[in-house]
Amino acid sequence: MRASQDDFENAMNQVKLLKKDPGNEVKLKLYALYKQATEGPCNMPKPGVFDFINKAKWDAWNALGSLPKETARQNYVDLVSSLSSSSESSSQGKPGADREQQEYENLVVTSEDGITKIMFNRPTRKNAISTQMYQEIMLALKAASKDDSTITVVTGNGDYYSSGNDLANFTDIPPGGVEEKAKQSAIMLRDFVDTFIDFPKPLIAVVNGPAVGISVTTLGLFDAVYASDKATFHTPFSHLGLSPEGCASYTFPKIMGPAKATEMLIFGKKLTAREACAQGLVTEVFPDSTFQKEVWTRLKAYSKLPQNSMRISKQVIRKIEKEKLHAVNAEECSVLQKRWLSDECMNATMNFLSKRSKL
Ligand SMILES: CCCCCCCCCC/C=C/CC(=O)SCCNC(=O)CCNC(=O)[C@H](O)C(C)(C)COP(=O)(O)OP(=O)(O)OC[C@H]1O[C@@H](n2cnc3c(N)ncnc32)[C@H](O)[C@@H]1OP(=O)(O)O
Repeated sequence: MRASQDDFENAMNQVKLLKKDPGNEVKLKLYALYKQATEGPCNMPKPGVFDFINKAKWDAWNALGSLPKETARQNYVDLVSSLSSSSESSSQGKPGADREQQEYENLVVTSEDGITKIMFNRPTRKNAISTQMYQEIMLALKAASKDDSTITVVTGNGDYYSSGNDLANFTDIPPGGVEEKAKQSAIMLRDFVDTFIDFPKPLIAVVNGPAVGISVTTLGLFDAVYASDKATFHTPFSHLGLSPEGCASYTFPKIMGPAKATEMLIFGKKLTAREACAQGLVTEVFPDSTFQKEVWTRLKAYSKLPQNSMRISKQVIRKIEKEKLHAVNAEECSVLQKRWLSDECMNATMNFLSKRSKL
């Protein structure tokens, strides 16, 4: 049976009630089907290459070619119905740790043996951090800060720890325009980094593979960093027309001295795990073949240490720096808000997204 106009309008209302953001790809598909169903084939002029968001929308609509309006309407209704049922089934979680796992689309969070493990889980994108993933990491850290585990571990699924900020975050421009997006992103980034600064328990990074950008800078806010010898540490900010975040403008010179920090943060020098360990950014390096076994054996032993003592010791060690770190974070985000709008940054992002350049 063909979808009626009523079915179509119901589906449009259902989209607004979805519990989970369906992601940019699906949103583009919905947009395209909606336009095709209401206006027919795309007859608008193609937007310019710098107009990322409108170009993506135009591409999606144009790709539907001469699909009949009725079929587009039916496809729209079917797509919304599949999204509604998957969002319902994912909200009917089981109690306890299982439910916690189902709440995240881009993370796997587990709690066992006094350890809460937050694992980045977008291995096909090298664990690049999407806007939704920033929110999920904040939620997972806030939950871990209150749960009964003694230590919290952050790691990556697959061959990468994380390739840093998902460069597609630059394309999801809201109706307020790119300046509004930069403003919102600066607020989000500040909250994100504040969550690490304020984290009350021992926070440990298990760096299973290469780390890029924000996944490296935030390491300066962890209490211990264990790395596989396959890991590398890369902050290519100048290559991307960016500047440091994650408090690295303060923590890196403090950890490794200004000269070595300059090589990383300004010249984008990539460090091996052993080099990062020699500079003090990494606590210890393990051969990749025994990495998981050795690290988890050690972490299980640490997790049995008295919880309050560890928490209080962290507080004593970090207290004197906290105010400074919040001020540094605020300043870095305000500088970045302007950087994101620069030609240098826009060109570098566009080059990556159009597959002309890699790091
Ligand atoms: C208007 C303002 C908006 C601002 C919004 C920002 C908000 C917060 C900002 C916080 C700031 C953070 C700074 C940073 O983190 S800078 C670092 C950014 N990261 C990168 O530049 C890495 C880019 N990726 C690469 O260079 C390479 O992918 C790689 C990591 C070296 C791996 O190369 P390899 O050949 O092994 O693998 P592929 O390239 O084939 O990767 C597989 C697929 O994954 C996609 N991918 C990987 N990393 C990213 C990424 N960071 N962003 C988006 N997509 C990524 C890659 O494109 C492949 O996709 P495909 O299969 O579709 O081709």
